[in-house]
Amino acid sequence: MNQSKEQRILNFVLQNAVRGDPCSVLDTIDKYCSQKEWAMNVGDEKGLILDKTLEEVNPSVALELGTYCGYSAVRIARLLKPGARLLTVEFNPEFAAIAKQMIEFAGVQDKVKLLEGPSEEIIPQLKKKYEVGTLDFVFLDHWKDRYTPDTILLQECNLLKKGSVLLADNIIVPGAPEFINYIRNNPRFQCTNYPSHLEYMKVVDAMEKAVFLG
Ligand SMILES: Oc1cc(-c2ccc(F)cc2)cc2nccnc12
Ligand SMILES: [Mg+2]
Repeated sequence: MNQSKEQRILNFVLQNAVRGDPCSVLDTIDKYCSQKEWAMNVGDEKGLILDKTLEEVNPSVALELGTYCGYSAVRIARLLKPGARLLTVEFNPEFAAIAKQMIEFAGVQDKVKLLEGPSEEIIPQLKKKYEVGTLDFVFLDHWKDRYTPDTILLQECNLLKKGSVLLADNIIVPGAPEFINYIRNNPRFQCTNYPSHLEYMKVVDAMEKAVFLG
């Protein structure tokens, strides 16, 4: 049975990156996906916006929606302070299996908890089952039509506190117009747009930061 693209990406990392070195894992994925096969990792350019936002927020508890191969989970985890943790949610079991191996190879598994299943089921479990109080940072990088309902669900579950920061990928491509309309017209969020480019392409994309005002 022939390999998936995601398995090829993982194999390239296992053969070319340095075990336990998150930066080498990120560079190796970026090299493969820019030179051999495009894949929907946040990538190195938008990754810098993610890095800067994380350095501003310095979260104790972070949530990622949309793990994929684990690129942004490694990217986030490498910047977390001691004792801080990332919960990352992936709906697709094949992607989750790849991401688990990627996270372990990078050596950040002690900071990352990978949760397999639909975000709408997992978010309501975060407080009781995963002992989350509130979330300092949320990276939205899953299906664009889930951005708004999941943002509403995070509020309904009292997972956001004054100052919680949401960062959403793909505002332009594939686009999240309904989310932008919701979040920019919501007085409980202070929004900032960060123009960038689609990972590994010259196509324009953007990220949106939304700070919860409480
Ligand atoms: O960063 C991304 C890019 C794309 C994507 C796919 C196909 C294209 F042609 C262009 C862009 C899809 C994504 N889905 C979920 C999370 N992130 C995504
Ligand atoms: Mg994305």
